[in-house]
Amino acid sequence: MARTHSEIPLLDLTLAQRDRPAFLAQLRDMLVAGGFVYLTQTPVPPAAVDRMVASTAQFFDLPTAVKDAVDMNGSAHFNGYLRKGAAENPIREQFNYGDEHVALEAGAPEYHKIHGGTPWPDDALFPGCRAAMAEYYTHLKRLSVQFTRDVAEALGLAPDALEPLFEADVARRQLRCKILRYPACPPATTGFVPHTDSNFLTYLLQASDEPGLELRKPSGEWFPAPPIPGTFIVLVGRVLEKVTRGLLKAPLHRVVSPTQGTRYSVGFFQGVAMDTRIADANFEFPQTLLDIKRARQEREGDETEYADRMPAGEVVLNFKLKAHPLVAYRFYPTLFPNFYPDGLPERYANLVH
Ligand SMILES: O=C(O)CCC(=O)C(=O)O
Ligand SMILES: [Fe+2]
Repeated sequence: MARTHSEIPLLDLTLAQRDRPAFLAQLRDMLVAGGFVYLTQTPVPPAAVDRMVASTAQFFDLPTAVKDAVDMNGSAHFNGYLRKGAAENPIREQFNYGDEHVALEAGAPEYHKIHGGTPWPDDALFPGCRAAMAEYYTHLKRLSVQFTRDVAEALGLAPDALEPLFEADVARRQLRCKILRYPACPPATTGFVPHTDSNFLTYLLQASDEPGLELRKPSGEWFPAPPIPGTFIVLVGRVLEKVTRGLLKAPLHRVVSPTQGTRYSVGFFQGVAMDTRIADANFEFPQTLLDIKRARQEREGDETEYADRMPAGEVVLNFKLKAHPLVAYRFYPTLFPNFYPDGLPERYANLVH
């Protein structure tokens, strides 16, 4: 039986060239309505996606000792592996990676340290996988650059209007890829708690057939966002919500653990430049959009919290230091006491001397 997706906002990216006004109208309506779209027919080659999917599974199939050797708690940049059962990650396993090369300038603020390399397992242990993951990252980076222009136009701005929010040098942008594995669990086990993403836009590839991702409608009802082959789900994050002063809303989402097979997912997180202060960004949206926004705020109340006067990198760092006490202890000793005035939480005590 053919599957139908009548509730799901599917957006064909090839329409962007074929009928730009129709494409922009659809994009605007989908983003305003739910804060997310399923992109189909993207320029990311299906073979590159297939290699990414296969490499994700191969990474998690590596022996535990190999994965633990690239522990995120050994990285100042919050890259590497988080095992299942870690306090930060009770149910799922995770591996974060990003760009390799960006050196820290002398005298840079502490939060610039979030951007940096990734500890990788030896290539020989999962041949070709690191290259496939880097290839995927490059494609997603390109997609994010073009899609940001599309979003700007859909919001009635010039295509390059949002560019000043980002590092001009694409190689220095705040991008991160996160691969995830959720094991089968008893029914109704939470795989990942309800949250909004804190970044600008997230591009999710559901890398297996297992369902589990759910989004919340403005009415409060949860609905499934199933994997649809050949698509990426793009989610509005809190930064974009704040940039649009609440015209777009970051959707709450969660993951219900699979009950049968293993679920894999790959998130590509696009952030703004570390030094950007969102409060300084002022865009002139068309009156039609401002009217939609006013009506929505009367209905749904105010925007999600975001510290818009702080540099975006500092917001990210604070958030990550709260989530990763050991990284805070090891790599951010001057900031550590602000977050942990009583020292490291008990459960980490045996890990440090
Ligand atoms: O597993 C997924 O598909 C989504 C994960 C997620 O929302 C996140 O890590 O922010
Ligand atoms: Fe998320």
